[in-house]
Amino acid sequence: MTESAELNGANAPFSAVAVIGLGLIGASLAGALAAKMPGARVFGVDTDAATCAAATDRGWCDAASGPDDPAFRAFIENDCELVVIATPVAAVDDYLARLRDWGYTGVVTDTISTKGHILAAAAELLPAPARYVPGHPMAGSEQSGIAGARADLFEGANWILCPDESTVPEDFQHLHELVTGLDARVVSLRREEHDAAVAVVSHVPHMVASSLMQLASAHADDTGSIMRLAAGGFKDTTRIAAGSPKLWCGIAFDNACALKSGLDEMASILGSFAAALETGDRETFTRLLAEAADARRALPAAWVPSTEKLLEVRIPMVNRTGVVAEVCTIASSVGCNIQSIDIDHISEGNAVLSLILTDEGDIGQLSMQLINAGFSVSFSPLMPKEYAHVE
Ligand SMILES: NC(=O)c1ccc[n+]([C@@H]2O[C@H](COP(=O)([O-])OP(=O)(O)OC[C@H]3O[C@@H](n4cnc5c(N)ncnc54)[C@H](O)[C@@H]3O)[C@@H](O)[C@H]2O)c1
Ligand SMILES: O=C(O)C(=O)C[C@]1(C(=O)O)C=C[C@H](O)C=C1
Repeated sequence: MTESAELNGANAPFSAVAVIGLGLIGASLAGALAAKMPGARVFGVDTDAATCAAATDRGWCDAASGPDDPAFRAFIENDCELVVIATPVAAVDDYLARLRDWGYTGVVTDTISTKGHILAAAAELLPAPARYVPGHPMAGSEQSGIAGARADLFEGANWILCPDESTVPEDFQHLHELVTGLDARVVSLRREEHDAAVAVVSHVPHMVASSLMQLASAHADDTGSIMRLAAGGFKDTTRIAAGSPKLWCGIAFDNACALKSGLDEMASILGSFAAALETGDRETFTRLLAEAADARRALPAAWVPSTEKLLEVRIPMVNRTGVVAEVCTIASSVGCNIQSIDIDHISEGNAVLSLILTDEGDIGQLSMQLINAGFSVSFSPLMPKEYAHVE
């Protein structure tokens, strides 16, 4: 099946999905599932009744209710194959405890921007903690609630998944199919590295955008005339400052340590500009600007799926746990994009992991790192047509 083809009920990776929290991210996910995997039944949960009504009116959820509605419990107990927690971090414990009380042992993932709290809570509360695979779509906006949600929000976005050695390979495979089926790409990351990484590319930038607005506001007179001078540069660098203060306070405090050290580093970088100005050091000043300009120009543009040159990698999984997590994390670290994952169960206790890679990343590094990690690996080119017939 081709990547953009609709996944109907028969071949959607999960046939019944509970999306908890129908705000910007949860409702966008429900909308994307309705559009691209129409056979998957989606039950939405939100504390706001109007939001639940909007989600069903739009056809994004088959049903939606508050958390105490018996229909939610019945869905979890009888039907649900995947729970996605898309609430602010503060609501996590309540839902994990419900899943424990209702004996839910299916797959769980989340969209939460930080992993500090949820990792500990999932390990403590879930009846089947190995089936929790942390997730984080690196897409969003400054808007909040279902009003800002869009069914195409995740197209072309990177979606972090953090498997570990206890992750069931098939669970990861199904989540990978779900994410790629929404036209996003999976980036695997070690869960303990998640919060430090997103502090640098998401949380510090948010605080910098807020600081720029603080600076401009401090210089605005009652008529706000300075704000009328703000052009593209100011608007580009401050868009996210309009995000929900409550949501971002929750994010910041769940990632306080990494955020604090990122802000300290940021202050020191600003200090370098100030020091160079003070001492008349044009050389240093220009070097700082030039390094930043080079890095900005090298930032990857929006990802467009490529199926021109595909490569199959086959890795025997015999007597080894955590293969999927290890292999996918290595692939992500060298920029390789895994288009699809298959697990060939050759005989009992004997399986081969088959990955289809697009033509991105450093295949030489991938090969070397996999071999260094003790895997025996074989690579073979695959024609797109051939792949289109692999189901
Ligand atoms: N905003 C972004 O750009 C972005 C991007 C990626 C991930 N995230 C993460 O995804 C999660 C959701 O963010 P969002 O932007 O959709 O927030 P949001 O404020 O738009 O939506 C949150 C939704 O959760 C509901 N909610 C709050 N408490 C609840 C509870 N106890 N039970 C059920 N529903 C509850 C709210 O009514 C609202 O509809 C957050 O953890 C956030 O960190 C956000
Ligand atoms: O507003 C956007 O464009 C976003 O991508 C939102 C954004 C980000 O800025 O990093 C915000 C929080 C996340 O957890 C992920 C994405």
